[in-house]
Amino acid sequence: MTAPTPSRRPRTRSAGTVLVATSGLLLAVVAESCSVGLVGLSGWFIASSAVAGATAYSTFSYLAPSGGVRALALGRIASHYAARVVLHSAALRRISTTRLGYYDRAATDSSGHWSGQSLDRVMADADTQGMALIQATAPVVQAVALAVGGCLTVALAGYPSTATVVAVAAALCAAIAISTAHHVNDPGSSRSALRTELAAAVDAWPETASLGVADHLAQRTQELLDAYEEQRLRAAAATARALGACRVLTAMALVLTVLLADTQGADVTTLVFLVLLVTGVLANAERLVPAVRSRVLANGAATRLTSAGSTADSSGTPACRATYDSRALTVTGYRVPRSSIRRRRRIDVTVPVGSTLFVTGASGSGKTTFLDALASALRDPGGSATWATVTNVPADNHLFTGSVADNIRLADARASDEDIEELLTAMELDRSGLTGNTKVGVGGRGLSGGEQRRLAIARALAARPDILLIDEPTTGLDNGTANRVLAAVRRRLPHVVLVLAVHEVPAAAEASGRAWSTAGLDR
Ligand SMILES: Nc1ncnc2c1ncn2[C@@H]1O[C@H](COP(=O)(O)OP(=O)(O)OP(=O)(O)O)[C@@H](O)[C@H]1O
Repeated sequence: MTAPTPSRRPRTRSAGTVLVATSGLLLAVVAESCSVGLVGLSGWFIASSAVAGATAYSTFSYLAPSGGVRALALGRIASHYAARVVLHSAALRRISTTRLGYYDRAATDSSGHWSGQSLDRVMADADTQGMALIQATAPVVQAVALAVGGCLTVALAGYPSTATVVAVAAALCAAIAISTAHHVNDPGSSRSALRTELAAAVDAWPETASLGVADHLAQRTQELLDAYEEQRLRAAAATARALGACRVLTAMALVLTVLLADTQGADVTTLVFLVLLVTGVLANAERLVPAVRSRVLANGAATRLTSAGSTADSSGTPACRATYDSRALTVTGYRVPRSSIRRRRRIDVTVPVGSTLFVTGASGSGKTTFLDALASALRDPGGSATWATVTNVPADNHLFTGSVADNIRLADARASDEDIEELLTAMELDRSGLTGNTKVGVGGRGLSGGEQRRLAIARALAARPDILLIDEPTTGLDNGTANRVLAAVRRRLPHVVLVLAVHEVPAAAEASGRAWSTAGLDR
């Protein structure tokens, strides 16, 4: 086995996605420009109409401005709708490309760095990163385009000092928004940490109650909830403060706009136009506050995505070389460092097909680590065992909600009801009344420890592997049942290479007459 190398981050952008995203952003700018233009022009139009109506002989033509208002209104609706469709399509394309890239990577990664939890996290991060186009990039592009466009319009209309006021106010809004970045905390990760703590507290309840520390645990859980709530409120208060400051700036900019325009002798219709235009431009600048939050969250998600499944997540499984042909499994160069309970040694062992290797040793001697290293080496895409089916049954029983049959069919989707009954009989689960229809709760709840263990082994048998590794196969079983279960495994898979991590070789193995060997990890 070679040490796992960090695989490249899957491609998340293609030329097509970038093109769609850019068109969406352009449409968003057009939509927002139409909105602000509509507000400004219709304000000016209404004011002009009012002034014209109050004048006895007016030459004011309603045609051009009313046409302009209608054109802007229609343009706003159309570009708004188109921007939504195109931006969502670009975001979804990006999310699905990222998700599929990581699914592919997890499916082909033999390093064992992926778990259901890490995949969940990657999927949520892909969503956060993809939606940043709509929640972070679009508001920033709109705010900048509107600030530039608005200031130019005001300056060209003959009010350069008002344009300067708007530019300064927009820049200050941006600075306020950026200053909130350090208050942003990732609600996803703190929520999931809290959820894990709560689930652990619920699971540990009977034990803590019997220890008499249930009140203490309840208090600790309440403190965690309070801290989470406080953190959430602090972030919400920072956002509210920033928005409040932006609104104060907008109000001040409007007052200055009126004063400056008045000093330059602007008539009432121009004043209305300027005020509404400035309001529209600065309302867009305010949207930078939530946009900065989304950007910070997206950056955090992108950083996590970069290291997802790489050696940074590595459990540091030591390396070995494993080869397998139709005659034997050979393990070479597995090194075990010295510790108080084991001596320093190197494992080189050959296990013929149909034979069993017992990896023995006291708790902490390194049995699980050896099985993980072996499974990883066997699955190494560059190795010689890629054609073989390798099943590793860890000591934790990873059972899923549903029925006993559902769990077995994960290994063999075509297993018939009869096949399932046979497996249950071989594992002596029928004796405890289990059938294919027996319900299995979350993580195997509803079944005893020994039943869970045997169901996990039954599922491994259903996969009909060439090499079967089982960590602590007999946990939770009495000696008689343990011996019969191990004998049944061998009967059902006579040619499998079995590697079993156990504290001691079971007496029945010696009496079985079958070929077996040991790799002892004790001192
Ligand atoms: N080859 C190795 N190189 C470095 N560290 C190792 C190696 N083998 C085991 N260890 C370390 O020794 C410790 C115990 O290992 P492991 O969990 O594999 O023991 P175990 O025999 O399966 O224990 P238990 O029976 O209690 O489950 C772990 O911290 C592991 O990282």
